[in-house]
Amino acid sequence: MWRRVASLSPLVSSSKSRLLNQVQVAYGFNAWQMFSTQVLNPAEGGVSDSRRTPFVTFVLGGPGSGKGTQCTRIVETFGFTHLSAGDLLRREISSNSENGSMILSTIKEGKIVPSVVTVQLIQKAIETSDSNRFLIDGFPRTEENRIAYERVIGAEPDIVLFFDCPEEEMVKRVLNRNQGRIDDNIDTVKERLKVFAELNLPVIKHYSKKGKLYKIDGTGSEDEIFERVRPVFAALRYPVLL
Ligand SMILES: Nc1ncnc2c1ncn2[C@@H]1O[C@H](COP(=O)(O)OP(=O)(O)O)[C@@H](O)[C@H]1O
Ligand SMILES: Nc1ccn([C@@H]2O[C@H](COP(=O)(O)OP(=O)(O)O)[C@@H](O)[C@H]2O)c(=O)n1
Ligand SMILES: [Mg+2]
Repeated sequence: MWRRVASLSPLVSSSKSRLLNQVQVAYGFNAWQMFSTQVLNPAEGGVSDSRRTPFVTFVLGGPGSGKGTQCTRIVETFGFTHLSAGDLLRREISSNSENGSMILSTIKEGKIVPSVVTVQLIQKAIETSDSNRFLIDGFPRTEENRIAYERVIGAEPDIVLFFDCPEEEMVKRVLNRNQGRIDDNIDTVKERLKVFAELNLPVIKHYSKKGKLYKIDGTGSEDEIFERVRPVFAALRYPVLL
């Protein structure tokens, strides 16, 4: 399995990531176990059990359902690291990477970027972070995304949040977002809603069946919604940052 990881990660460039891949290939550790090895954290003089397994929350919901907004609140209150799949992809476009033009046209059409690209960006962001609790926002968007992540990372998310919001409210929010995004127009939004219903709802159902899903009413003010989110995290036991 870790040979696959290595072949999916030819562009991983930091020395820590190179070391991770070498250890993966050599010893067949999974990514989370490796966070706990002294090899990776010599400056910390070894790692306590609390770092062993990063706590991962997937944050799902249709376009404009409030994922990014609520992630910011969770970061402020509970100290998570926010990884937005959309932001990682947009960064690839701005950095003129080899996949930039493909990503741009896919986002413009409201379609889904191939998992190999998105999972690699998420993997790299996790591996180069010192954090041990992550919000992965806008991912997985499809069953293909989900399966690729679980294969590459070697773990499932701990919990999944789903912001449930009526379509007309989502459309209103997206069209008022004003961030200059090429996909915040009525035609692309219609396609994104279709893609959400066809491809993302099955992922949400999957995690519901596994008992990992927290469905949050995504209507009302940002504060009201956060008061629905807060108890989910307040009740959790997750690793404390060292
Ligand atoms: N509860 C809310 N009520 C009204 N507008 C909201 C609410 N939450 C977020 N917004 C606004 O709606 C837009 C979409 O929110 P965002 O967090 O970017 O959603 P997503 O990441 O799910 O697409 C943003 O302009 C945001 O400021
Ligand atoms: N897992 C993902 C996440 C986003 N994307 C692309 O990026 C676009 C914007 O994603 P986003 O998460 O920033 O969008 P919002 O739901 O926040 O509006 C999506 O419509 C897809 O085209 C993707 O292909 N795969
Ligand atoms: Mg967003």
